Amino acid sequence: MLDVKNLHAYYDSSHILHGIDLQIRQGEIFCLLGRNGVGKTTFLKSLLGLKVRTEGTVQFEGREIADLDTYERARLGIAYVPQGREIVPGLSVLENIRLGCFARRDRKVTIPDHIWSMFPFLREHLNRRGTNLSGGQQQQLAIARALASEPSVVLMDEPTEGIQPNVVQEIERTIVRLNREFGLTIILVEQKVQFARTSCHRFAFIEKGQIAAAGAAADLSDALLHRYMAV
Ligand SMILES: Nc1ncnc2c1ncn2[C@@H]1O[C@H](COP(=O)(O)OP(=O)(O)OP(=O)(O)O)[C@@H](O)[C@H]1O
Repeated sequence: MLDVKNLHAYYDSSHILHGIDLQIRQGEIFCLLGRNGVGKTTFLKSLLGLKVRTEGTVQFEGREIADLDTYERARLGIAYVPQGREIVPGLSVLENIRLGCFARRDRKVTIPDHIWSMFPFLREHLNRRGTNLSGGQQQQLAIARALASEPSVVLMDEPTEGIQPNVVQEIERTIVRLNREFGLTIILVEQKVQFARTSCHRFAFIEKGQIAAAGAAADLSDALLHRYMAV
């Protein structure tokens, strides 16, 4: 589905990613792991064409997208749940979800029904300001906004970071459900090792802007975690 070859990424003169090669398969949860500051978010932003200069090739469903604008990539079916959620202040729950609709390929502003069945709480609070929700509810909103574009792949950056422990499992179950029930491909930047182990199909560790190790979920050993995450 996504085929990344020799990807380099830069913020001005800072060279952050150094030749990443990675293939993401349709229908999988692919987990990106690594210590703080190694370039995981930058990798996601490179796939989105967001605020980072890149070299190399990024093919999505057979089409080269590295030169496309972010909105064009969104319309092809790539959605983003950013770190920190980035709920738009001043907009209601409904308006925040509708923002996702603008990235739809068919341009319809209809919110898909499965969003309401996944997130009944949001349906009951459509007119509340998004930023007045709790952290966990905002995370549901950020996921709902991404789903509103009817994407084929969703990039999620530490979706349970900063969320109350009792809500973390609910968000984790939602992510797994989106993949197992709805067949959504998910690229997940994750620091919670246990969730990475139980949810992902394949993984890669990034270290100093390069892929240091990669494999199937069963290969996610304590030795690798110790080496590349110091747990
Ligand atoms: N907008 C920016 N301008 C300049 N440097 C940046 C910018 N964003 C990130 N960086 C730098 O790029 C490097 C990689 O950052 P990135 O956020 O991709 O890492 P990460 O692995 O996602 O870390 P974290 O787990 O802390 O989110 C870091 O050294 C960071 O300071």
